[in-house]
Amino acid sequence: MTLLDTINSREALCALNDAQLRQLCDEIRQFLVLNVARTGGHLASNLGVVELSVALERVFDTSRDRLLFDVGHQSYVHKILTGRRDEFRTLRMFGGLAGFPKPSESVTDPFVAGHASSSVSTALGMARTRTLQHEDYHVVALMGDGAMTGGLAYEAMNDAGESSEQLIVILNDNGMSITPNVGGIAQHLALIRTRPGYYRIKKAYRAVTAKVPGGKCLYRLTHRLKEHWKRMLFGTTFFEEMGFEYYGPVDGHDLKRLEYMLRLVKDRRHPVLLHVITQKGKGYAPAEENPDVFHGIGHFDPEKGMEPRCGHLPTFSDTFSETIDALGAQEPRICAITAAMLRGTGLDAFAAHYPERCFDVGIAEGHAVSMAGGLAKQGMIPVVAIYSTFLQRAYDMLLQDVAMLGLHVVFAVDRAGLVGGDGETHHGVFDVNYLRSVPGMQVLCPASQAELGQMLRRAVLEMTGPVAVRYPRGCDGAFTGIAEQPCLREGSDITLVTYGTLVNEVLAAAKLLEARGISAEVLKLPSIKPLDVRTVAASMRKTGRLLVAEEAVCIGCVGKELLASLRARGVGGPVRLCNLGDRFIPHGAVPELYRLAGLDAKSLADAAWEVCQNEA
Ligand SMILES: Cc1ncc(C[n+]2csc(CCOP(=O)(O)OP(=O)(O)O)c2C)c(N)n1
Ligand SMILES: CC(=O)[C@@H](O)[C@H](O)COP(=O)(O)O
Ligand SMILES: [Mg+2]
Repeated sequence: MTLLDTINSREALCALNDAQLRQLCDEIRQFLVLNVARTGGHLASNLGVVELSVALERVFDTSRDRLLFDVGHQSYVHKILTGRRDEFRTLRMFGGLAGFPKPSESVTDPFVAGHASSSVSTALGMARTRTLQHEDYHVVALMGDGAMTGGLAYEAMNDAGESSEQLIVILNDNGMSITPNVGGIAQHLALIRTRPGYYRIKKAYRAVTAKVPGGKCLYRLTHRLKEHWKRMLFGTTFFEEMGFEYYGPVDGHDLKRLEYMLRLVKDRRHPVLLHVITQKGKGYAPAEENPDVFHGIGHFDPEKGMEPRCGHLPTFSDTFSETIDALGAQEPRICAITAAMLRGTGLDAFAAHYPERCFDVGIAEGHAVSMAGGLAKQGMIPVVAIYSTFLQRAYDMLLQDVAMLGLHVVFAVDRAGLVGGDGETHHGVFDVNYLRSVPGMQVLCPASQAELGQMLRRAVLEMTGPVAVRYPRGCDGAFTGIAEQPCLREGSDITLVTYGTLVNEVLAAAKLLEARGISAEVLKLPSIKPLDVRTVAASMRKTGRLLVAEEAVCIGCVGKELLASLRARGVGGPVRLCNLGDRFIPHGAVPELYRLAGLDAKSLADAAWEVCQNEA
């Protein structure tokens, strides 16, 4: 039995002495490594916040106080300490523990999270509610230095700093986003880190005034003067200029000091920012050495600290990486842009070869897209590589700063479709709707990596105006070729229409239908805007029945547009639209989620079979 096994309440955690707390932190680190090695997940960030999370749970009552994790990928220790330790076996699995905060799991998770830079906004909303309702709980936002590169954080701090609300922002500064943090704020933080005298002068002053008779009074009277000296000597931090009281920097692995500081800021009656310095990956050598690799990782060997190499098939992102790298050599006007996802998108190769043409803008998707507009207007060819889910942040910029001028910007929309373990905050299931709603946008949907390479080259070198190429997380399915024509399989009883890698399920469904005596024609659309309605209409005139399968929410889906266009052309007959409906899809392995949504081969075959029971 470990010490960790005995911590079943906040009272038990609060009763531990210093030595026991050190032991507990070691055990939590071992627990994290062993469990994430089995399930995969976000390891390095969690290893970095072990002491910080323990201190937070001791100083605050997270069942009553509101603790908001920014992004939320670093909430594992909080989950372990708030009654969910045993569920880590099921981390990120279908029906299991979520990898991000989830109010439905625990009262100690006050909000969902997954996208960066929103915690201070949410925290301020809660703090204002507390004031309006005359309550007295604490509100704490825990935000990383990477999340601090997102514009939303500044909007919130601008408002919060002036609000005079009691609000605590903890800045967990490890110098890292997924890769090393970028930009002016990263430099500002680095500067503060090298000037710890800033906090020391305050502490020394407090100690001296505490010793003299009437010291408390002296402290209060001379506080302003001291602040003035401090500013003269050390300058001010950005946070103070925004209206926050700044505390720090404090060593985030010194549990005693952390607790002391947390208790100090807990008593403040206005917005405060506590600057905590941590090491990403702390305590596990492979993660300390390669925090970016262990940021989000699949299952790995905890002894060797490596992911199994065998079975690592090339992914769509790998193909994007190779293709854009090769295009960079061919066309000097190509610029690549990432919003803090250099490795995930595969732009690292391009960045290594053409550093002057590759821009990591931080977690700033809106800025990335508007900047691409500027680049395109002045004659460059920007390729903006952003995950589908994060591009949601830049919808207005797509409209105003790219499409309205018809600018040639290529959007490499990675992680389109269901992504698996990250779950509802990360599935790329809205872009079919939002991209197609942008006037002038062309949307290509490769179904294999070979098609991705070909389409990307065409989008960059031959097409004009805004073009999105959307492709999924992971590898090819059975379909690996390049379709010269939309019709992949001829049939006479029903037309099955799809696009992207869902074609693999649809082709398998056609086979199942064949075994049941139904002849299905399979059409794969290379583009979902513009739509090739004529080909679908011709096929449906032949078969008389239609099923459209897509990995997208139902509002704004391709099936609905096809249906309307077919009806307008006078093409009728029984139709079934198979999609994700009007809901959020949970976390789990993609095949399980396909089954949940009725998009696996068997469910599709069943649906098509039902349609075929109707008269054409
Ligand atoms: C809007 C948005 N863009 C991109 C991401 C992908 N992302 C997740 S964590 C992360 C880095 C966050 O860095 P930081 O906040 O410093 O936390 P750390 O991992 O260092 O603990 C990024 C870029 C995201 N979650 N949300
Ligand atoms: C927390 C977060 O938003 C990212 O770390 C994300 O989980 C990365 O996803 P991939 O593993 O698909 O790159
Ligand atoms: Mg960080």
